Amino acid sequence: MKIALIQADLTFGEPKINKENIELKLQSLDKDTEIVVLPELWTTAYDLTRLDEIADEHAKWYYEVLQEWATTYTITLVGGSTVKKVNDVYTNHLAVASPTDGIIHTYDKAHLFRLMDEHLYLKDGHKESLFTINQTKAATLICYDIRFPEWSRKAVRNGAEILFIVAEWPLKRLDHWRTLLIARAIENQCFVVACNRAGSDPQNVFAGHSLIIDPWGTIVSEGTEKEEIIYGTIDSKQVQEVRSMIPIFEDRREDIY
Ligand SMILES: O=C(O)CCC(=O)C(=O)O
Repeated sequence: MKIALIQADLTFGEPKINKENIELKLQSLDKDTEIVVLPELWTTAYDLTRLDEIADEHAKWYYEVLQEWATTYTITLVGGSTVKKVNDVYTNHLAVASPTDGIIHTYDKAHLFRLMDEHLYLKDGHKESLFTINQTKAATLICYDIRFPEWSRKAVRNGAEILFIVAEWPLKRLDHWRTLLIARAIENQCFVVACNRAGSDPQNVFAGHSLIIDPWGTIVSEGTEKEEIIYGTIDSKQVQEVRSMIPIFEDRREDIY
């Protein structure tokens, strides 16, 4: 599976400008790209104080844009996230669009990040996030979710072999970002495919450094801090190879945890 991570710089509170920017990147994709991942809140960025004006009613616009892109560019799109509004309740909402089957998966961020005030504006999600992509089981996580190893372990115990992560992770904690992602790959013996944003907003400079990591914990591809597209190719057979080399799922001690 050839994957592209669109590590976009985002314009604060401007969904239409962000759409145009991402569209330009999609037009320049390598033609054999199968899966594309976008950053967290690529629509509005972290402009949470203006949600009554800029949030997306039932995520209607976001779904339309993702479906149009998935069909036009013949890609499965792990569509970053947007703020979805339903009856004055807002969620950090992710969707995956397929080139043939429309929206095939949705997920609401489970762990809201209080350092960026998410808990004041958004409602947390409760549902697990499993779906199937190119015959492989996968799960989606949003940014702060990666600090909770129980959450990714649960998805992996339920079959996920790829963890897709979308993020707006600040530069000042870049070392946490890299270490946590590599740890999630090693401890779960799964692929980690993580797309962060580049650039800055009024509060933060963001880290970029989007990553594709294999089930051994080896980095397949890594971005710089700048806006760019990062490519990597993965083969889900590697999950079973690593799991047979070190059988941690056989050696777990459910009886003492
Ligand atoms: O956990 C962190 O350090 C960053 C999390 C974050 O930026 C987010 O969840 O949006």
